[in-house]
Order: sequence, then structure tokens, then C-alpha cells
Amino acid sequence: MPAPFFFSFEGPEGAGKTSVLTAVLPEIEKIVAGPVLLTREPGGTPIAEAIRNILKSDESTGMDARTEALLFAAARRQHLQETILPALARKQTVVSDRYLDSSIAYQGYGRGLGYETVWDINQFATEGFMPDMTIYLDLPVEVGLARIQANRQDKIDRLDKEDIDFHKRVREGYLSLADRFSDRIKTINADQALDQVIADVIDSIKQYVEVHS
Ligand SMILES: Nc1ncnc2c1ncn2[C@@H]1O[C@H](COP(=O)(O)OP(=O)(O)OP(=O)(O)O)[C@@H](O)[C@H]1O
Ligand SMILES: Cc1cn([C@H]2C[C@H](O)[C@@H](COP(=O)(O)O)O2)c(=O)[nH]c1=O
Repeated sequence: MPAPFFFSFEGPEGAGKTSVLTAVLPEIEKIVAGPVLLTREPGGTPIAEAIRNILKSDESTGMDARTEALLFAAARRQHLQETILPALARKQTVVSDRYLDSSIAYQGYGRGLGYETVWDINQFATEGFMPDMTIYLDLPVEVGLARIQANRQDKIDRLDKEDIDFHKRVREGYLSLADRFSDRIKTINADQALDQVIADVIDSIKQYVEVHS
């Protein structure tokens, strides 16, 4: 069995992470020939899920940007210590729906706190622990927002409701990260039929595992 891997999935709102993850998880289990733990950020432990509820709630409208960044980082710390690292120690591959890149994109670029500030607080939170490979689902923000407005009006949360310029800065942040960490981040065109997105993601993970086993 290959070494356990830590994969993260990233993307702006409506990129299709949930749809893709549901489809690719059984394929990843076959590729790594072992058990896979699917988890998410913010969340993945009771404490981090409680922080998630605060972060997503409309009652948190007006939350200070640094408070927001610190809460995401705190949830990440707990998730890493309680869920991710123990699973890897059990030789279980971990797939996380979002990780540190989300903080750089949303708080660093979206909120304008800047790359360095958000990177630094997350170094404290993670002690530098990063995914082996990150799948970034890229698409124009208008396409992603139209998808969620058409399909899940009821579940649109505080961050989804930010204005279009915020979401454009988030995408710019992701594109800049994909450029800076091109060895780790694999960009997938998410503005195509779901089956094609799924096939591209599976191919990328297969290639990565073949080379790194
Ligand atoms: N490639 C695609 N083409 C068209 N529609 C899609 C595609 N991928 C996902 N969708 C639809 O877009 C909506 C959002 O998808 P999904 O919930 O998987 O995205 P997400 O990235 O998890 O969103 P968020 O992070 O904002 O929760 C869903 O209704 C889904 O059916
Ligand atoms: C980890 C993380 C997440 N966010 C934002 C991105 C989304 O708007 C929500 C999470 O919702 P999802 O439906 O589970 O994708 O939180 C963020 O701003 N910063 C972060 O570090």
C-alpha cells in the first residue's frame, strides 16, 4: 500500500467541490489502495464545527476581518491535531474539502489582509503542515455564483453573500497561489461538464500517486 497522502480540494463558491468529491472518493480509495478519510474546513471535529457555525452564521455579519482569519486558523489547528494527523498516523489517506489555501484566498485576498499576514498566523496554527497535493477547481466567479443561486437558494451563507468584487479577489488569490505553488497545486478547469471535471481530477490524482509511491 502506498504511503498515506494528504489531499486538499479548493475553489471559489459553486466550483463543484462537493459534487466532485462525492464522485471521486471511491476512485481515490482504489488509487491509494487503502482507506480514505473525507473531512472539511472549517470543521472536521466538534470544536471546529462549532467555529464553522459561528463563521457561516448571518449573526456574524460585520465580523472583523482579523477575527475571521483567526477563527479559521483556530478551527484548522484543532482539525489538524484531532483529525488529520491521527488519520495519517493510522496510515489513512486524508482528503480535506478546503485547507490553508482557502484562508489565503478568502481572508488574504478577499478581505484584503494580504498574503503574508494570513500565511504567518497559519504557520502558527499548522506548524507548516501542508497537503501533499491540492486540487484547485477553477472557474469564473459569475459561473460559480450562478450555479449556487440556481440550485441552493436556501443555503446561501454569509460568505456566499459577499459582493462580486470580493469573489473576484478570492479567485485572483487562488490563481496566484496556483502559480506560486505550482508543484503542489493542480488546477482543473471546473467550467466544463461535471463528468469531465471528475475525469480530470481522477487523472491528476492517479498521476500524482504513481509518481510518489
Ligand atoms: N461541472 C458542473 N456543471 C454544472 N453544474 C455543476 C457542476 N459542478 C457542480 N454543479 C452544480 O453547482 C452547484 C454547486 O456545486 P457544489 O455544491 O458541488 O459546489 P461547491 O464547490 O461544493 O460549493 P460551495 O463550496 O460553495 O459549497 C450544485 O447544484 C451542483 O449540482
Ligand atoms: C477554510 C476556509 C473557508 N472559508 C470560506 C469559504 C466558504 O465560503 C466557507 C466554507 O463553506 P463550504 O461550503 O464548506 O465551502 O468558508 C474561508 O473564508 N476561509 C477559510 O480558511
